[in-house]
Amino acid sequence: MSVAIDVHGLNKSFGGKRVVKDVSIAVEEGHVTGFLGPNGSGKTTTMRLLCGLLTPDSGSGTCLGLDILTQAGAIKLQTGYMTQKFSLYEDLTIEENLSFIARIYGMSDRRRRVTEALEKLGLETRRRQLSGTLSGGWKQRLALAAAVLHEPRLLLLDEPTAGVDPKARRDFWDEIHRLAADGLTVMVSTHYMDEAERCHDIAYIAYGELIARGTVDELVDAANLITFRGEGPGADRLAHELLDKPGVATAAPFGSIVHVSGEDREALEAAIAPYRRDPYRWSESRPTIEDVFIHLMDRSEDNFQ
Ligand SMILES: Nc1ncnc2c1ncn2[C@@H]1O[C@H](COP(=O)(O)OP(=O)(O)OP(=O)(O)O)[C@@H](O)[C@H]1O
Repeated sequence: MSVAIDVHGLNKSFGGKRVVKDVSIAVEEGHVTGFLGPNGSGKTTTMRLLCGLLTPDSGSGTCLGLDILTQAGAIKLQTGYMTQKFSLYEDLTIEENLSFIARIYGMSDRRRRVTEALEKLGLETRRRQLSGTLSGGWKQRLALAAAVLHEPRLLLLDEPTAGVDPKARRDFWDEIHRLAADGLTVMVSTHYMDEAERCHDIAYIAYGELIARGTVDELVDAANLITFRGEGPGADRLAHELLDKPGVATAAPFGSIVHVSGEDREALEAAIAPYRRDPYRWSESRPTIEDVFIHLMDRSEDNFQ
């Protein structure tokens, strides 16, 4: 598989604050790469730097085989971008919005391509509905249709499914994977764990630094985290007490179960030892990607302070 993005040592500051620090990353063509990390950690800024939408203060690289410093204009033409906020005209219909976008791009054969996009994204039945009256899920579908109308090779999605119901999110992700299977490279920022699991690979960014990169399984393995699962009546209520114990990095209730994680097996065992009694049952389990991200977040916060 070929590389769609390959950049080295990217830095970016805003008003003296360094928000992207020495980021080097490669993204494969046709892959869906998820950007995760705490709020304000630089995910959006990094994604914008990678495709020339922002100019780095230093660093270099290529996107779609083009230089991000000198050929940013050409990259932009081949990039689709769905921003966090719905940014189409609310007082135009679905069809009018798409026709408008087609005009902006100076696309030939506009009517056919808009019709095709309406069919492909399942928007035909509502083509004459004013965009401002659509539900969150439909707005998001329209925003996706608009972002891919000009058939970009790279698609940037910035927290695309915030506030959208599970069915619409699943449909959206199915569509993203269909597009990727046709060769589109997708970069998506998200805070949702189930979405992280639907990406081919993950880039975890904290305080401007790329601190983990790989598939979900690779990230879970690399975290070297040990997780125990406690069950039994009231086990979830142990989370609070466990968090204060040495060796416990994270402790969180999941329904009536508690997940306790740490890097030091001995210390973790010692922390749960007092609770190895009725009515609790303990077993070791593979950490979830959420356990790993919370741990990474806590650790990078400590390093940052
Ligand atoms: N154009 C800008 N001018 C000044 N500061 C900016 C600009 N864009 C981003 N920032 C700042 O850079 C930092 C990183 O922002 P960015 O949007 O990249 O983070 P993020 O990880 O995508 O955040 P979130 O998860 O909250 O969307 C933040 O402190 C933000 O306020």
